[in-house]
Amino acid sequence: MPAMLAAQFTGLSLSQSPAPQPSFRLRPSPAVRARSLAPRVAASAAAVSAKPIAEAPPVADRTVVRIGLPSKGRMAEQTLSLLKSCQLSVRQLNPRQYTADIPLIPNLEVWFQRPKDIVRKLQSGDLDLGIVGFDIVSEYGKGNEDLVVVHDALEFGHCRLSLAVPKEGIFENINTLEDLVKMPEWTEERPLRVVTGFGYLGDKFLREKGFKHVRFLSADGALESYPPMGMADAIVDLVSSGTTLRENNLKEIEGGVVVESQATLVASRKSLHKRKGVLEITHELLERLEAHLRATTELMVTANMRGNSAEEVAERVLSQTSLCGLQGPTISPVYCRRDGKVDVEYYAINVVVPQKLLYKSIQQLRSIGGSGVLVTKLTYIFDEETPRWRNLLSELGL
Ligand SMILES: Nc1ncnc2c1ncn2[C@@H]1O[C@H](COP(=O)(O)OP(=O)(O)OP(=O)(O)O)[C@@H](O)[C@H]1O
Ligand SMILES: O=P(O)(O)OC[C@H]1O[C@H](OP(=O)(O)OP(=O)(O)O)[C@H](O)[C@@H]1O
Ligand SMILES: [Mg+2]
Repeated sequence: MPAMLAAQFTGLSLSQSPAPQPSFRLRPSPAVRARSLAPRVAASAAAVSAKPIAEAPPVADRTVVRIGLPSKGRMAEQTLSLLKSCQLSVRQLNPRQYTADIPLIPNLEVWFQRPKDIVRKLQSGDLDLGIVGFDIVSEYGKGNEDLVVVHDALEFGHCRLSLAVPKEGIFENINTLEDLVKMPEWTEERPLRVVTGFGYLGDKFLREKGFKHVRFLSADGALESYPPMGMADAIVDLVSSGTTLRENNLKEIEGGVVVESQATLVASRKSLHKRKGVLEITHELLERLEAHLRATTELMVTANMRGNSAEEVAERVLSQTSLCGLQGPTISPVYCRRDGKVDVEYYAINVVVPQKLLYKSIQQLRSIGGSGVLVTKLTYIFDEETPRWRNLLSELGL
């Protein structure tokens, strides 16, 4: 069925909206904390009402832990490949089956679900954990405090939920959200018509930004066709490369980003507290994911260097800015037999360098006499403690 046939006007008018709510945005940062969605999305939860926690079935009636993974769409393959890179290959006996397992974690059951259903099932207590885009967590979680984002930056599925308008016509000189709010065209009789698949977030965002006369049209796909067809004035949709907007003569405007998104690991707070094994499994997943993602930007460089002592070689290596490693280089003697005697003429240097500095590091190594350079990919870099785990425990009051 064409997407537009599935569309329906919700008739939401922002003129009856309550006072503006504080805005929210995911800001991925290296040590972002595990947190509940509540501070950022809870504000209008009452208006659009998440399923009350009290309606969910008790969490204690099953012993196996369940994680929901995207069954289709662009996140599905990348989720499996990230898990595989963490030695957590998912074993699915039949591609049409919705359940699978991860042999390395015996008490964990995998359920393939549509992303929005993962969020719904986390809230209903049918799943304990899930990997899903932050856009979907925010839209379908609606500020439910039971949802806890355990890892907010799994480094795939990057996109933003953004408002866009036509490049031409009455929007030709509209370049900011402020310009759009101030347009005299929008009245109670003729509101700004916005088509979106993100009704909760779209509504909340425009209310907060002071829009008074807005009408939402909900649709599932091909949203960019609505303005050129005259069916909507603006769209609120996901953007990654920006190609679809461009090809349909639409533009984003300053201040129009509703939420930045990428794949996240989400958990049910109740499960973390009450279901046996959930906290332990979450800890292992978090450790592996963090250590793996940390490792993907680094490379291990090994080289040999002639020298009189390890200290003398260390002096030379540490004089180079790109060769300091995580905690300094590891330098070890290379033993060889010369004239029947064990002797040390060379030293082996092991140093972890950022991928983007690899070439510079090799040049620096050569300049101080390094030879036989080997470069190896790393699977994990485990730090002493993962900041996200500490933050999760504090979020849970543990
Ligand atoms: N350009 C993009 N467009 C849409 N989603 C993207 C994009 N880039 C990353 N994503 C992420 O991928 C998730 C799934 O998007 P996708 O469109 O593949 O699946 P779907 O919406 O479930 O499938 P369908 O569009 O067929 O209903 C989004 O919720 C978002 O987190
Ligand atoms: O900025 P871009 O890289 O061009 O990506 C954005 C487009 O991708 C998504 O559509 P999708 O491909 O999922 O098709 P759909 O509309 O059928 O869901 C999204 O809804 C945009 O239309
Ligand atoms: Mg899509």
